[in-house]
Amino acid sequence: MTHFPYLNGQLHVENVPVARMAEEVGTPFYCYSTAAITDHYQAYVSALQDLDAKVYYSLKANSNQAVVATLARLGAGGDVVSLGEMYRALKAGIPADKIVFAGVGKTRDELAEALKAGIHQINVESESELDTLSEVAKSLGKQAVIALRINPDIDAKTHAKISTGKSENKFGIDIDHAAQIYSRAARLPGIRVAGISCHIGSQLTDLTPYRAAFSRIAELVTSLRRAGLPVERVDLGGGIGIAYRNEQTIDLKDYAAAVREIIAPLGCAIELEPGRSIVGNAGLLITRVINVKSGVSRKFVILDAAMNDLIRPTLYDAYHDIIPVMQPSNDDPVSRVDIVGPVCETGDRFAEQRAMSPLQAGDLVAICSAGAYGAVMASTYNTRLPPAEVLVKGDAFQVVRPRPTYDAIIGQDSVPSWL
Ligand SMILES: Cc1ncc(COP(=O)(O)O)c(C=O)c1O
Ligand SMILES: N[C@@H](CCCC[NH3+])C(=O)O
Repeated sequence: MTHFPYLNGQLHVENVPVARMAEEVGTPFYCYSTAAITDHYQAYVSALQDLDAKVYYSLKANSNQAVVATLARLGAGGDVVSLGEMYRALKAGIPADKIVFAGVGKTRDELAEALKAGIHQINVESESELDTLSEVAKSLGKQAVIALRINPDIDAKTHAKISTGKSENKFGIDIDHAAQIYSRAARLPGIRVAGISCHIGSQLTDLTPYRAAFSRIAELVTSLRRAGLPVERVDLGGGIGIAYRNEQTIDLKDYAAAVREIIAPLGCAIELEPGRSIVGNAGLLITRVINVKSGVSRKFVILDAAMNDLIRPTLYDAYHDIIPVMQPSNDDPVSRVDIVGPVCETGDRFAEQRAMSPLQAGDLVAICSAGAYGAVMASTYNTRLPPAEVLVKGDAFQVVRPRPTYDAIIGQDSVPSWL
């Protein structure tokens, strides 16, 4: 938490007191540290320095323009999963030749726009998508540079909802059919098959599944080359997990060592698509206690943030640390409380029976590790306003996405004249 210190008894983001931002911005809001984003990105760059490896930041984790621009300025490429994300990447300053487009269901329009923009690579996930892309490319007089995304049938040992590399998952091409489809791709008009891509899941905390996937990729590349097919690139996806509660996760140095041992000898250009490990622990969700309610069997701390702001606890039973903005003292009593939001669902709960120092209405708390898959998954459920987003750099902070007004949200609806 070096970028989120308690100074003079108050939580800060870099040098800015959280309470000051809360006064100016109102709650709830996400707050990101530029220094943390930079450190996490540079950790990749330095761990992989000796390898010909390029980082394509996965925008799905956090696609706020200020966050993407921070990474663009550091030289990162972008991994996008939709046309919307491609526009975001381009607008934030990531050039087209540093954009990779992955995703299991790209439309013809999306493929066409990606080709017109001249992006670095399209990761193709099925034989039928390959045929569509070939047609679209031919009709535009373009050549699509692709990597074939393979599904290595490996259990990433992560939450089932974010595991992507087992044969029963919708992603990628079965590794057993990959050679045949790769060879077909090499003969298709409008297609230049440049390599293989693979992403086995998100929030991986154990290196073993990566090592297994890397070995399968290496075997495939070797057999493709034996068949006379060139393979220039290998995209290893993202997925490295972060510590949400001091748990052991993958050390980048160990990850890099596995890449060095298993992938580097292939002599391919290496591509990575990290998301969470760059922004996850660079962001907090700041929220205020609305009320503390004592039930018969439980005490509930009701926040002004809810599942519509941060859905991870509801969707994946995910753990997020929750800390008070005013530093508690060591002799404060600790009691177990449920920390919940105001939405009309029992699942709208950030923590169950969590040991906390005393909280009362008006207190500010920070939900930690909220920089990835937080704001991007927010909704207006219960006609709640999505949270604002703030970026901090040193002493400076700025709202980088304001909280919309109710009129802006309700005004998107219309009542038909024939009603
Ligand atoms: C194809 C692809 N690449 C990269 C990522 C980024 O993953 P993470 O945020 O776990 O690093 C994802 C999401 O899991 C993905 O689906
Ligand atoms: N939304 C998920 C991660 C999804 C990864 C998408 N490829 C999470 O919060 O953990």
